[in-house]
Amino acid sequence: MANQSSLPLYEKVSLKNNLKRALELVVFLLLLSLLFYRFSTLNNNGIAWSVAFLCEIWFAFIWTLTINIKWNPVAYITFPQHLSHWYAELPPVDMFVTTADPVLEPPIITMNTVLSLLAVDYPARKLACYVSDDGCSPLTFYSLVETSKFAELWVPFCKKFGIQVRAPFKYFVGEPILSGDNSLEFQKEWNKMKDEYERLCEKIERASRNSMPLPSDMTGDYAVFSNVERGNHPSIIKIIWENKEGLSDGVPHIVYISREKHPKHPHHFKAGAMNVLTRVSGVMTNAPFMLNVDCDMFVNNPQAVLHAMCLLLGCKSERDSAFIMFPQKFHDGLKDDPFGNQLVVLLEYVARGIVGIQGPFYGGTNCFHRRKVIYGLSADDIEFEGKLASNTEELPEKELHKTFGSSVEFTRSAALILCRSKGYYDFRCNLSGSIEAALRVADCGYECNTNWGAKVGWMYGSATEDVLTGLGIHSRGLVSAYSSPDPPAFLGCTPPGGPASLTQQKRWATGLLEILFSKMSPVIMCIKGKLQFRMCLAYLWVLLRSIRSIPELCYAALPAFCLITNSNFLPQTEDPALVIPLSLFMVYSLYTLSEYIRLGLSMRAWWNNERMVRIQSVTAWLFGTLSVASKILGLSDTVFEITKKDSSGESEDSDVGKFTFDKSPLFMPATTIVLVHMIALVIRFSGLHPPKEGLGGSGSGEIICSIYALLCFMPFARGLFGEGKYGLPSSTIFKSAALALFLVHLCLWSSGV
Ligand SMILES: O=c1ccn([C@@H]2O[C@H](COP(=O)(O)OP(=O)(O)O[C@H]3O[C@H](CO)[C@@H](O)[C@H](O)[C@H]3O)[C@@H](O)[C@H]2O)c(=O)[nH]1
Ligand SMILES: [Mn+2]
Repeated sequence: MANQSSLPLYEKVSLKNNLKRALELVVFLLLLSLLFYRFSTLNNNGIAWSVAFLCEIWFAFIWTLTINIKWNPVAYITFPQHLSHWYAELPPVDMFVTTADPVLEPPIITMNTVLSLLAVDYPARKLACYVSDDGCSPLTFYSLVETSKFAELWVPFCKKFGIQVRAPFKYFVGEPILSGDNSLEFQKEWNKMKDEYERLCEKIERASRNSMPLPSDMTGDYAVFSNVERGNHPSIIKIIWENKEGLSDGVPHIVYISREKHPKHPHHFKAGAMNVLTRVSGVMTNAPFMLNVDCDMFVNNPQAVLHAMCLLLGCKSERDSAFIMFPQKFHDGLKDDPFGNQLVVLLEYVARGIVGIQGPFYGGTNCFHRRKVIYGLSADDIEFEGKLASNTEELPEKELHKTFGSSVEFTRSAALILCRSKGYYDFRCNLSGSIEAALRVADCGYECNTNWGAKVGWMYGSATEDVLTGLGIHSRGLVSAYSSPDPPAFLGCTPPGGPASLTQQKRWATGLLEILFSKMSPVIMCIKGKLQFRMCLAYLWVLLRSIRSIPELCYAALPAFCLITNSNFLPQTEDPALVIPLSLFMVYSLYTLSEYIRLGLSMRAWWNNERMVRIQSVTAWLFGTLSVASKILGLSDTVFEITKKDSSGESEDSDVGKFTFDKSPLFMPATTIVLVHMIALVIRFSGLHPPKEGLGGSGSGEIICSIYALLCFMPFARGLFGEGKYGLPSSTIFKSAALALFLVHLCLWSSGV
């Protein structure tokens, strides 16, 4: 026993790789030489040369930030098997699921997430599951009620047979596998469970088809849902299941929450929902740790909570594990990542690099938070914790109300969290006593004149509330930790390709840029707050991602401009300096390709991702930049558009992976680029371009770059000729063509033809 407790719960290992670092430096040196060369020849060259110079300054700056991020990647290895000694003292965890729309987020997906949470390997009496429904949908409520009944069978089944995947939809895709001697009994129960699960699916499906779930007269528990409008209704909180006896192997508490909404009150999208979850759980169970997942992120590794505990309990100081992030991985990714949305390489090299600085960013889901950190605790407070704890009951009440709002029950619960250090825990088997208090803290007016959204809880003011909230925590001098066990702890749906994926990217672009211009900008936080300098650079790398769309767009247009005006932005073929951009391109491509190969990914996946970065830049990220600009000018406000989740499972469609389009203006810039390049190549090869004057004319370098650009934007070139949703709408084509002709004309005019 004594030995047991001395076994480490985790280990932090460096993943640095010298070859990789060397390549990064080579790219950097090549960029510098290119800049130097451009600068020294600026006077002998035309406008294209200067534009290229400006863009390359930006790229070199971003590359410096990239090197900073990737310099010392780190992994945390966790040992849940060493926790057995702690078993009796494991702290409680409140688990949150957010859903917002029963159509875009089919309830069966959310219910699978809930089931996977209820069945984790952790004492059930220490867990409570809260589902926030921003759609205020009786269908979601109904689904949750039915799910809780199924959970009574599912949870014991999973625990008894040590089932690996505890989201039934995923589990029942496979055949029953069990090693052991009770296989006959297992087979029987497996069949029964499968039938029960199918029945649950049927019920939910039937209810969603009827649009009005049972009971049809909306009485009883459903009465509160009659005549509710999604954006205008009082709070609804229902205790769906209570673990009354406090059983360790039973089903944890389940609570349904639909916070009050009023058209006059801003509801702050997901951040607002998270704050209500925090308060409601605060008055109900008040666990010191909170796990939050998006509705489509199921627990894929039943030991997920234990892995998190290794870091939360194992770190010497609470300061070093303010929150624990698990990576966002996906279960339904297409082969070779045609839409570049699986983020595998990003997670492996960029995320792990950031882990080595001040800990991972908060990614909005798959994260365990320390409740006291969410309540605004800083690194200093933790150092002084001893002092704080000694005068537990003496936190000034007035101060508490100003910070946390006027609920006595809530401020009391918050004081407990802020003052008690490790080991505090109080199991509540009866939640109904706290319903009144819970309803109050879910009111939309509750946060008026408090610190919620500004200093406490999830931060308001960005469509990527996650990054902003994490930034706030890092700015208080705290460090976060990362766990990436095998099998992955959580899995979710990848966004579908085409329009939906761009909408999501646009939201991210918008949200991230909003942070850059907010009061919490990392630059300010680095100077005034406790954000580490290298962490500030890491945040800048992400937050500047949207602005990069502008140099990207210019760079993509340059070869076409040069072909049309017969000028050059690359050194001439006979100029030895051509070797600089050439080797830069080669080394950079080899470097990025090697990242894919090392992870066992294909060359195709590499190409798809490289191409998608170009496409996303001039579509989603460009529009994100524009929408922030218009917000700053006061023309519009930004919103959180929910991503559609697909419940159909792996699609058999042979066209998956093919681009789809709609009438969205998002598709215009890329279509225009394709058209401009096509026209430019025609002009060049038919000799319609102006004769070259004094300065060098366009050469094979520009031609190759133009063809390369067309290859990157090939999905759009195909879209010009595609049918139905696989084709660009004719209105988009017309508008883009008009714009392209105008631009070509402008180029010719500028060169005096
Ligand atoms: O008003 C809202 C809007 C959204 N959500 C929930 O927020 C989650 C994320 O929404 P989704 O449409 O899936 O967005 P994604 O782009 O997939 O989410 C990523 O990016 C978000 C920030 O932009 C983070 O909050 C997420 O955790 C992260 O997974 C879902 O559970 C929604 O139900 C709400 O609860 N209320
Ligand atoms: Mn999502």
